[in-house]
Amino acid sequence: MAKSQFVRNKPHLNIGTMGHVDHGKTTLTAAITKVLADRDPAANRFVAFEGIDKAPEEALRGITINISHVEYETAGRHYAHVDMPGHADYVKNMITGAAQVDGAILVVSAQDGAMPQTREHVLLAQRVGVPYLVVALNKSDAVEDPELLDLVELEVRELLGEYGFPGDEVPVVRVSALGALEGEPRWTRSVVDLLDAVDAYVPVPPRELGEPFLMPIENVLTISGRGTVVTGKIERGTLRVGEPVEIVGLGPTVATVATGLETFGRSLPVAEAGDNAAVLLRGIKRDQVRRGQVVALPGSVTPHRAFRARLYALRKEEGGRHTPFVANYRPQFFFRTTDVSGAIDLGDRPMVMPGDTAEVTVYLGKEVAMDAGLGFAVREGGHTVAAGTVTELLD
Ligand SMILES: Nc1nc2c(ncn2[C@@H]2O[C@H](COP(=O)(O)OP(=O)(O)OP(=O)(O)O)[C@@H](O)[C@H]2O)c(=O)[nH]1
Ligand SMILES: [Mg+2]
Repeated sequence: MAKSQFVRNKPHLNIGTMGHVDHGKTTLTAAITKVLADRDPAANRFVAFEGIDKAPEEALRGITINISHVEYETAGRHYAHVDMPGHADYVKNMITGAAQVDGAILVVSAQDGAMPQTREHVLLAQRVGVPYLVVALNKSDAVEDPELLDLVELEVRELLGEYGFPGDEVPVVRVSALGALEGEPRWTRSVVDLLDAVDAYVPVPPRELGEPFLMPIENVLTISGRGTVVTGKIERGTLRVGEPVEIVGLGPTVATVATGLETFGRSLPVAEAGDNAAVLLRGIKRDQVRRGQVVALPGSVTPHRAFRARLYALRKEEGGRHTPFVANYRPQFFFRTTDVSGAIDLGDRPMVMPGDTAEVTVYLGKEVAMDAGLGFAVREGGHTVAAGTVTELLD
């Protein structure tokens, strides 16, 4: 069956919804697709609430991307949108920068105001470097008193300011996702206003198109009759159908050729940095590739086990450790879409205190594709305790 081709006629951005449980992230995601599909059915498809949070097996339509994404287009842009905090993998990817969004919609229920997870997500957004937030003050239909809405808005702006976002400047739009989903004109307009705010406030980020191609693998799928497909977000460079690639990390490097490219179930002649892509690999068996490896231009990146790094140990208030770590500390290291265990050699230093920056040597249990400059997170018992940057490759 011939696939339709993806038409790249607008800039592509990656965004998502974040916020406290039950504040309406999924309902808003569905409402956005509905409002846009009603306005421009040629470019948009309504994705109902039930269609957003499905298990991968249920949602695969040919070779397509990670199911937690929906896509839509405004007049000037194409968006991939992910309903974020529900997906543990996604949060991990965010921590290591692999799934970096260009902006996020912070959903806050006007009924409840900012709640603990609202704060947690603003902190996470700040820590992983989400550059722009737009606030959807949701469930505005359920609040009669406009002064109450003003109060919640003020509270959210203050919270944003506490975590280094420009609280006075961030657009806060009063919406009702449920009202828009039910087609009430007033609330349909509110969602249009929200999208206008995202279009205007979140700039198109610069993409590293001139760099050698690299895509961290998020998922591996088998498409019967076609072969093995890997999916992920392209970190840098471009890839054309027919070009050679290497699969690097977690084992011996494997050479192959990209024989097919897709985004959102449509074929792509050339995929580029920022795209969510699916790459069909020639002659590769499913067990030869896995999440955590990267697909890259041959020779452009190599796997390493030992490296020098600059580490920042998070303070207790930032969610880090309460106590220093000492020689032979063995946490988990998160790179792009993978995590591996390893040991930190402190050299002459007796310890690293929370809040300290230290130059250390790291020995990983497995080889990971890396270059100097790559960022990583250090985690222990489900908490991020340090953020690091590779400064020198040692083997
Ligand atoms: N009155 C009103 N209710 C809403 C609105 N948006 C969502 N809800 C209701 O709030 C509840 C939670 O909505 P969800 O969209 O599932 O919230 P969520 O943030 O995705 O929740 P989690 O994924 O569990 O964190 C549902 O019962 C929705 O119908 C709204 O604009 N107005
Ligand atoms: Mg949800």
